[in-house]
Amino acid sequence: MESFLKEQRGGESVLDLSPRSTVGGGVEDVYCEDRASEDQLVTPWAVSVSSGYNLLRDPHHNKGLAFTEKERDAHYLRGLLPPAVLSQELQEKKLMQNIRQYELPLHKYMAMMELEERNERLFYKLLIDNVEELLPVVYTPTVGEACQKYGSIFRRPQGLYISLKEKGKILEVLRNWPERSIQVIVVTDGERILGLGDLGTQGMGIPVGKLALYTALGGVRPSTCLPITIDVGTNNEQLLNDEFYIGLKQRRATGKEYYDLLEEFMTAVKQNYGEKVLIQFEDFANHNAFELLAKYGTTHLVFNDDIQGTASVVLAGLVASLKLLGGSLSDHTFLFLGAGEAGTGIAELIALEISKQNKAPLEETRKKIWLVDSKGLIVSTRKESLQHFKKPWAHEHEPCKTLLEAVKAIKPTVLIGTSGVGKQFTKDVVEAMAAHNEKPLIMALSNPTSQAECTAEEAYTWTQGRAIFASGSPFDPVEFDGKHFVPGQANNAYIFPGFGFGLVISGAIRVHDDMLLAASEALAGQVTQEHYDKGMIYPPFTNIRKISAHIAANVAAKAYDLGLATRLPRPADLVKYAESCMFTPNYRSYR
Ligand SMILES: O=C([O-])CC(=O)C(=O)O
Ligand SMILES: [Mg+2]
Repeated sequence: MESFLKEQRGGESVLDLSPRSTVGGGVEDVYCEDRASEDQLVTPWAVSVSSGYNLLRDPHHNKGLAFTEKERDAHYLRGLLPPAVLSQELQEKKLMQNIRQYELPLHKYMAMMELEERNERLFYKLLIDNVEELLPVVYTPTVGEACQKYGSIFRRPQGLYISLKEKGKILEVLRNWPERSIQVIVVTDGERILGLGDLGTQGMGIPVGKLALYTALGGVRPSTCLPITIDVGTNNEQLLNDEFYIGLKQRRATGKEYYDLLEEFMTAVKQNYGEKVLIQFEDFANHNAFELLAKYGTTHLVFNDDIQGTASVVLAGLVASLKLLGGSLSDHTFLFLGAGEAGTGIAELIALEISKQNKAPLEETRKKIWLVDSKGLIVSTRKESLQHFKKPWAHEHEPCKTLLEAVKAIKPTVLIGTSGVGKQFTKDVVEAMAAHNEKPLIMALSNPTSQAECTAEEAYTWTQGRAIFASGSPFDPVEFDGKHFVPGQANNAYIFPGFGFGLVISGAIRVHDDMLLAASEALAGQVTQEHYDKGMIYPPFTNIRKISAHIAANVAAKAYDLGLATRLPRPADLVKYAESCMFTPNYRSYR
C-alpha cells in the first residue's frame, strides 16, 4: 500500500533526504551546500512515505482537488477525493472568493492559516499573486490582533516553543523540528509585540507571519524557515490571570536567568544548523534588543528587524523622497518621537549614510538628528540618566517638554514616529510641521494601525495636501481637494525578505551595516517617476519579488565585497542568480 512519491522536476522522492529543487539553476548548490552533515541528522523522527490519505494530510505535498487522474491512481488517492480535477488557478480563484466573503480580518487570517496547514503551495500562490490584498491579512495589522487572541486560535504548532522548562535541553528541542536544513530563524520573546506590548508566548504569530513573508516576498523556501518563540514568562497581568493562556504562567525571568537561556539557544542553533543560519530577532523589548544584537553580532549571523530592518526601509524612503523635496539628506533636519529600537536604529543609519556621502565624522552628522522620548527632547543636560542607546543623541539644547515644543524649536523637515503609542501627531504638531515646511515629510511608523501616530487622512488634511506621508501599517489612498494621494507603507517587510535572501544566497556569515545601506539603495532605486507623480516614496508591493531580487543582489554583492560571503565562486549576475534561486509555489507533478 506504499508508493514512492516522485516529483518530475527534481526527480527525487519524498524519501530522499536532499532538499527538493524548484525551478532554475543554482538552487541545489545553495541548499545542498548548507545541508546539515549526516552526523547532525540524529533525530527522533523517522522518514515517512507520503501516499494515499497521508498525502492529503501532508501540507508540503497536498494538492487537494488538483491531483491529476494519473496521480490519483499512482498514489492511492482514488475515492479519497471527489471526481472533479481542478487546476491550481481555479483553486486559487475559489479560495480568494471564500476569503473575500469573510468580513472580519481575523477570520480571513484564520482561513489563510488553515490553508497553510492544509496546502502550503496554494497558500503561497495566493499570497504571492494577491500580495496587496493579503499582506494586511497575514501580516500587519491583522497579525497583531491574531497575537492578542493567539491562545484561542491556536490549532497546531507552527513553530518551536522554547521555554524555561526546556533549559538544558534546547539542542534536543531543535531536533524535534521535522525539517533539518534551516536557513532562516525568526525568534521573539514576545515582550514588545508591535506597539501592543508584552504578549508572552502569544507573540508566536509574529515569527510565523514574518517567515511567511520571507517565502512569499523574498523567495526563501518554506521548509528552510523556522519560527521560534522563547517563553521566559510574561508581565502581562491579563494573560497571567487567563486560565486559557498558552504560555508559562510566571513573571518574566530577567538578568542572568534570561541571558543564560538565550546563550544556550544561540549556541544550540549554531551547533545544529551551522554558522550560515540567519537568526532574525523580532519584537524584543529595548532593554534586551540592543544587548543581544551587540553580543551576538560578532559571533553569529544575526539581524534585528526592528532596529536594522526598519532603519533600512526608512532610509530608502528618505532617499527616494529627495526626488520630491530636492537637496540631499544632509540638508534635512530630523525629529523622532520615540527613542527605542526603531528610532535610534533609523537615526544611526541616516547619520551613517550622511557621513559616508559627505565624508564627515559620525559625531557631526548625528547633530541634525533629534529624538524625543517620554520625558521630552533628549538634550545633553539629561545625559547621565539616559540609557546607553540614547546618549549619542543628547545634543546641546534647552529642554523641551513636549513634542509640539520640540517641533517649534527644532523646526525639523522630517518627523518620524516610532514610539509605539498612537495618535501622538496631533493636529497642532502636524500644523506646526506644515507651518515651516512647504512639503513636510511625516512618517507614522508605529504598528498596528491603532498605534499609528496619525492617519494618512489626518496628515494630508492638516497640511492641505502638502505632506509626504508614509506609515508602518497600511492606509488606503486618500482623496483630498480633488487630488488622489497614495500613502507609502514604510514597513520593514520591504527589506527583511530580500535582505535575508541575499545573505542566504551568498552564504554570508555576518551582517554588516553597509549591507543595510546597500538594501536601502536597492529599494530606493525601484521607485519610478510614475510613483513619484502620485507622491509615492515606496514602490507598490505588487512588484515585491522583483524588488527583493534587487535587494538580495545588492546585499549579496556587499557580502562578497566585504569578504563575508562563503558561497564561491561569486555569481556573475547576482540579480539573475537571486531570481533563479527563488521558491515558486506552482504545483509540481508527481510521477
Ligand atoms: O511587524 C511589523 O509590521 C513591523 C515591525 O517589525 C514592528 O512593528 O515591530
Ligand atoms: Mg517587529
